[in-house]
Amino acid sequence: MRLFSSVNDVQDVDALAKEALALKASPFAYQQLGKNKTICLVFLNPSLRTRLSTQKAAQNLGMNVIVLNIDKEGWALELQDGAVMNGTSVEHIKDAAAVMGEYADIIGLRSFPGLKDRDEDYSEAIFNKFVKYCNVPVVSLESATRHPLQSLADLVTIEEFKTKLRPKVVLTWAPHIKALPQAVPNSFAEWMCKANVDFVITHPEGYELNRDFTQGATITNDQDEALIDADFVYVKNWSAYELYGKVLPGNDDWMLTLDKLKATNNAKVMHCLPVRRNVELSDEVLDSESSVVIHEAGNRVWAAQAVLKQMLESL
Ligand SMILES: NCCC[C@H](NC(=O)CCC(=O)O)C(=O)O
Ligand SMILES: NC(=O)OP(=O)(O)O
Repeated sequence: MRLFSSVNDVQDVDALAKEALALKASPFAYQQLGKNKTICLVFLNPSLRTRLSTQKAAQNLGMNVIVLNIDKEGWALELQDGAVMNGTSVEHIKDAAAVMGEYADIIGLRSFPGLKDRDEDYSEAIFNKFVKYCNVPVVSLESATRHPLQSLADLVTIEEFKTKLRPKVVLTWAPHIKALPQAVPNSFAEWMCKANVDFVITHPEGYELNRDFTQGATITNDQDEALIDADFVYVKNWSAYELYGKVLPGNDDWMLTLDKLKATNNAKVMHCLPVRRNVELSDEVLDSESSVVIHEAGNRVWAAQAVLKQMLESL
């Protein structure tokens, strides 16, 4: 694998999830594979889980790891081709990416959307420029429109907790105080549409996701109905796609509570984290037996390790 930016870069999704679980059982089985290889993790935005789990995954495979918070510690990047750089930007992304490729065998990149210009965000301009110029395999650490390492960890978590061959998985919108990207729900939807699950998305009117990511999902504005007999409830806020990047008024009653969970089939509750407690999800749910969010975050290591292993094997 030379690129991991979406589910479409994966040949066999089930096999990759199984690989992650095998690595969870034997974390150090491939310590020689990454020996003398370097991964450079480049962040344009904050991170806790992605940074630490990918670093740990790489170290489990014997790799050296360099982390660069380029937004804070690098030169101000110019993103426009042909720019006359007589303003505040100091280094063009094409030069920065090419140089980092000289130091790394694999690069990981986090680049959030601006949430101002939909076409620009959905063209993945920053991520794709990086891929084009760095000349080494690239793994997405969450781009403008997708978060595939998160989605793989989510799939692995569902595999571990499911009690039937084809569980019902519900993605529910949750309230938030600010505009968040669609990357996590887009990506989760795209992966679930390829998995052996009964997949339902529920959100208030106006929060429809880009249809490219939701082919095959059942979509409803009725949260109560969606939750009936759910085996997994995946909670996430996102800003509007149509009225791009907007937070629409109302909908505070979409926060998941223990009372709403009563309609489910004793569902496990998932969230990618970080979570705004008592805004997106109540304390009573997060601190209950139903919540698997910490276990899910733990699985980020095995998801990253499975992807890095396949990348190392293709070097
Ligand atoms: N990487 C996991 C999620 C990252 C991001 N959340 C955030 O930016 C939360 C910010 C806040 O709560 O202020 C998102 O939803 O895409
Ligand atoms: N879930 C997730 O990606 O967390 P971080 O943003 O902390 O990496």
